[in-house]
Amino acid sequence: MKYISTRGESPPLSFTETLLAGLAQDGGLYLPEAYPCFSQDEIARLAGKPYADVALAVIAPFVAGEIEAGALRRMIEAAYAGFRHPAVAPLAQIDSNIFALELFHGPTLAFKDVAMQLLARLIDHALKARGQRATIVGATSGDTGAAAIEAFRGLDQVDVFILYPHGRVSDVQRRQMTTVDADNVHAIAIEGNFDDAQACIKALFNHKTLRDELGLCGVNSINWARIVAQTVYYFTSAAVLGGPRRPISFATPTGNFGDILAGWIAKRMGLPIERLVIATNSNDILPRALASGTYALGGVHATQSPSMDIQVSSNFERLLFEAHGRDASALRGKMASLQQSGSFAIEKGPLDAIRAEFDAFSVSEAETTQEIARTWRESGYLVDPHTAVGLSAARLTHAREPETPIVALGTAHPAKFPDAIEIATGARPRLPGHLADLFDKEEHFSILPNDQREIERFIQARARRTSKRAAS
Ligand SMILES: Cc1ncc(COP(=O)(O)O)c(C=O)c1O
Ligand SMILES: N[C@@H](CCOP(=O)(O)O)C(=O)O
Repeated sequence: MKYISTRGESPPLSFTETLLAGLAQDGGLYLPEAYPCFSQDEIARLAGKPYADVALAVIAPFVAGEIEAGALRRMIEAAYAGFRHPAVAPLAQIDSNIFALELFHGPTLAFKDVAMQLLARLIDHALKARGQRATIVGATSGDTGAAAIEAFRGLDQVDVFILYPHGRVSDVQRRQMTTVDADNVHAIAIEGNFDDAQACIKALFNHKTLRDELGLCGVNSINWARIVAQTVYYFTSAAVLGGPRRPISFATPTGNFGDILAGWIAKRMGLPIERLVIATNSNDILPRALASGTYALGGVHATQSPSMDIQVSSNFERLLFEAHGRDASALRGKMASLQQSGSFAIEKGPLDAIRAEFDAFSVSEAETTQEIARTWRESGYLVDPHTAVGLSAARLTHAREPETPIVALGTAHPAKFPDAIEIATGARPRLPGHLADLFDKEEHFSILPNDQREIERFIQARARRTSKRAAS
């Protein structure tokens, strides 16, 4: 299995090369040359299996024998052994035919752990096999950074640099990144927003000398392995609800478009999915794009679901590439237009193809608060603001198609955003026991201006220092 870039100007790579590369050298995102496909009987047989078994079945075809089967199984089992729920990603019923998929039972209480716990093991395995070191870089609006730091802290082969927007993540999210005492972890608060941080990471990859010297490896959902690992829970949850014998819809709280893209990949692999519902907060570039056919950047609004305060929705590029029949030159044109003028048009054919599978709703701040309050009042269930955005959108689709079960992805634990929950319900969720001392620990982080050169110099100096220490 080879992986190709959406911009068509980078050579195809193997799974391991794609894993270690993150972003393609031409600035594009990798996708497999073809999608493995499961029959309905194969999908039906996934029902009742442990999460790790389903993960192995779904992920192995993408690895295509590059990692020995026993080693891959052991990494997958180890990745999910530490989750606080035996099902890893259990379903909770919220209303008739409306469910929440709890993806927050990993160490940092957000869905990012599901992929990151495996990604760190895969990267560590690949680096050891090659005798290499890598510099892990990531941009975060709060959750990816915490998950990456937790998954990579203390590993000998890597340094981890995480850029987050200064003052724009919750206190719990920030402390999860800044209180980890490990020499290889570097939390950097930049004076900008998430889109600035993500643009900086992409620019680092375009800096060829730096990329090669430091062995840069990206762990945002630009990394294909993140998407594959996130595909698994669409299968496990559909299987619990009677899929593939009946179609299921999913409502996914969306920012960088990685999680909902994983649902689309599951559908391409044969999982019967009725609707894929893009649920955004007031940062509504995707609902606007689907409604108008123009993808146009606006200003970033700070909301109570800060992890989705994103305008540049990176993985939308992967869907556009598919909707354009894999026409890389069309994609290059659109991305150049986005760079130059902040927008591009989506022609009727691709737009109709996207609309045929996706709905998109923007949920306001008031609606988010109402959803948290309603779910608590009617179901006695606390949801975090991101999950509330998903549930609110799920109710809209459910009203149109009440016969089809709909699953809202529960992307974060309510205790990560206690202020928003308390305002909506009066209840203040407590952190699980393993994080009970989070607010007693000392914080370590650096504040840098939103300046590419300065951030590059900082990363280079720190990475050189630790790799010298590792060599001595
Ligand atoms: C809690 C939470 N929900 C939803 C999202 C949006 O997911 P995606 O960026 O994959 O669209 C994020 C960030 O990515 C998140 O941290
Ligand atoms: N919401 C994310 C933003 C980055 O998303 P990713 O899935 O591309 O890593 C975060 O919390 O950091």
